Amino acid sequence: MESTQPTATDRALVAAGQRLTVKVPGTSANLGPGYDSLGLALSIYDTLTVETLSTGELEFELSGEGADTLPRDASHLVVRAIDLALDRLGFQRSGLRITADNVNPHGRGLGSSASAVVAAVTAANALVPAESQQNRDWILQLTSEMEGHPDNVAPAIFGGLALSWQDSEQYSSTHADVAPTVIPVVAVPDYELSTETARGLLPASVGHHAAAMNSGRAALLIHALTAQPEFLLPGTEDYLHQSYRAQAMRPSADLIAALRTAGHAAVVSGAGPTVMVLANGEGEAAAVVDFIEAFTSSNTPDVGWRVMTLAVDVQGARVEVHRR
Ligand SMILES: Nc1ncnc2c1ncn2[C@@H]1O[C@H](COP(=O)(O)OP(=O)(O)OP(=O)(O)O)[C@@H](O)[C@H]1O
Ligand SMILES: N[C@@H](CCO)C(=O)O
Repeated sequence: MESTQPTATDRALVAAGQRLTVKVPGTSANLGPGYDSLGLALSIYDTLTVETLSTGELEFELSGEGADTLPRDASHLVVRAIDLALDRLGFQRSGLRITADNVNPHGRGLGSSASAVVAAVTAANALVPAESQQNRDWILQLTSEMEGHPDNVAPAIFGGLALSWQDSEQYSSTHADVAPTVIPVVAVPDYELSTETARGLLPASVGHHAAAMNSGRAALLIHALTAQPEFLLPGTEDYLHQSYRAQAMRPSADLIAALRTAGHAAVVSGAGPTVMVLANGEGEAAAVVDFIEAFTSSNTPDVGWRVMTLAVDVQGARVEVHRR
């Protein structure tokens, strides 16, 4: 049977001499009970500039997070994602100059890998002729396939609070407006935990009671985030993942327990180990920062923490095309 797939030689070359920049927000997934489905875009941004070269070379200018550790060849996550996206679009590249300035810390639960693939696929889509470009739902599909779940990539693409779901291999997402008083405060520890390791700690199944409790809290959380933030503390209670992963991030788990006992809606951000508090108003956000500083200096003296009061990003990934 003849294949209808384009072969490498059928694919058109992406035009050389183009340059564009994608700015992409970091994200916090799960938000407590929204495991693999809820995610929030945060005002912490990575910037990726891609220039197409006529020679086949790959050039890298990396700064910020990962500059000392990331590969500078075709195995770089951004190049792999660009190549896959171009392949799906029926194109191939020649050379690329990649300039990445990464602010989002890696392996901490703020969706750095999702931001990287969203920036890369968004860039690839913008490099092909307008008639071949796809919409953001296509970007959601491809980047969810790459990540294995949609909860980080969806808010990175669309901004705001993303509610995502999966039907077989098809990923979908919609988004909701977060109440303006909600302020995310994050405490980023100086130790890493890979998503792969954290997923390996989860049980293959949970009981009916835990599933029922979790679905009630996930429903409450949407109402708390969008309309009644006074319910954020009960709404962020999780029964599916945080307790199983606590052993791999004990300082973060202890901080979350102390914050929740004090009445603050603290959760593990993504697969951890960053702690995020969804504060209701500037007064609570300031109190949370003071609480974290006091608690960590007394209880986790061996761990360095970076505490940031952020905002919800409502725009998602944006592209700037540099005209010549
Ligand atoms: N901007 C980037 N460019 C290239 N590779 C990246 C980039 N950001 C992350 N990565 C790769 O992804 C890894 C981190 O992915 P991982 O899924 O473990 O954590 P995370 O995405 O930061 O957190 P989480 O998924 O829990 O929110 C890094 O160690 C690095 O290999
Ligand atoms: N839902 C994912 C988010 C991190 O990528 C997890 O908790 O494993």
